[in-house]
Amino acid sequence: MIIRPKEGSSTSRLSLVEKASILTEALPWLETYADKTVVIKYGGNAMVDDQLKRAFAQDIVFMKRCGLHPVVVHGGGPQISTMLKRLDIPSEFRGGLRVTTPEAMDVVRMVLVGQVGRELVNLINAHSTLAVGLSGEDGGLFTAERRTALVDGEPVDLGLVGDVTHVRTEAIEGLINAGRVPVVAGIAPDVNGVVHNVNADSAAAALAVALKAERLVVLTDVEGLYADWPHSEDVIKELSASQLRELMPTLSSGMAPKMEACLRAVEGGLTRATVTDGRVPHALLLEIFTNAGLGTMVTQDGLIRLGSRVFRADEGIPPHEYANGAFDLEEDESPS
Ligand SMILES: Nc1ncnc2c1ncn2[C@@H]1O[C@H](COP(=O)(O)OP(=O)(O)O)[C@@H](O)[C@H]1O
Ligand SMILES: CC(=O)N[C@@H](CCC(=O)OP(=O)(O)O)C(=O)O
Repeated sequence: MIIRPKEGSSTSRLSLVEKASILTEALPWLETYADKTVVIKYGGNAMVDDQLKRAFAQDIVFMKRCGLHPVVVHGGGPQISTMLKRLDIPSEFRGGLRVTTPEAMDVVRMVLVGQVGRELVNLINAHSTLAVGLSGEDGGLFTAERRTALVDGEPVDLGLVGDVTHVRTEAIEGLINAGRVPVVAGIAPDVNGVVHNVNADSAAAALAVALKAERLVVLTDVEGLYADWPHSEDVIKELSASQLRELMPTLSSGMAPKMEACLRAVEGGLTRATVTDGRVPHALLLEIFTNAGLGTMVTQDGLIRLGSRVFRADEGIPPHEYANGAFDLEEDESPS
């Protein structure tokens, strides 16, 4: 029996050579990321479409089956806002962070752990039983400290909003070693056990640093960091840590915690962190396994970037990297 793709399906439109070249393009990345941990922040705004969510789950399973260790940290801001509205509980954001009363905190925990996290775990497990959901409360994963937001240069109290100050990686490492995909909700107790609402970007960065992850990829509902938002949609393709540090005070709303998280990740030892468009189907696979990158990449200071690869400026580029065909020095390849 011969099984062929249906006429008009996306795979049937590609020639055999194109299909093969897509697979071979992934080869250097498979080698680069073998046995490496990649932390993926999946934003609530990128979760609005069921088909996209299923594609995301597929990408996670694909990564796992390719020998990477994906760790998902999910948001759920819009889902929390919907539930707060339904329950008639007022809520506002200051400096990109939700002012969280004890009453709102109960809802944040219920929605992130009981709703958004469950849905992602089920979507991933529809492919194979791999995902396990947990929050910063499980296995002592996160310890938080209350934080403020800077609004017009002034610190503003946000109630039960925290920042992760300590990560116990054992629970996550145990799951990775057991072949599982941890799906983490960013809520965390302080040293007295009082649960705090932690922005998911910032939780993802803290976890990526503690796990010494290879990459942090933040999936959201815009193409990346726009240079002159909201007046234009010109994406900043690449920023060094010091360039981003300068830009930070000018950033507003949702992008402020996202870029703060990228900065924290690269200052904490990751070579790069990327904010990319979760509305593009399979954005994660494109980001990890192809040379064509989307979004905004933040790199550590002192790195050279070629195509999707980064090298320490003081060490130079290893000669075999020219030979493996992953990039061409003559061409200005778009960053990933
Ligand atoms: N400079 C900027 N570039 C792109 N988006 C920006 C910028 N400044 C603010 N934003 C806003 O940030 C939003 C993304 O943050 P957020 O809504 O918290 O997403 P998520 O749920 O993915 O965490 C965008 O939809 C956009 O409205
Ligand atoms: C303190 C704070 O703002 N917490 C966020 C937590 C969820 C989150 O970060 O969700 P997204 O990634 O979808 O924005 C909130 O309450 O909305």
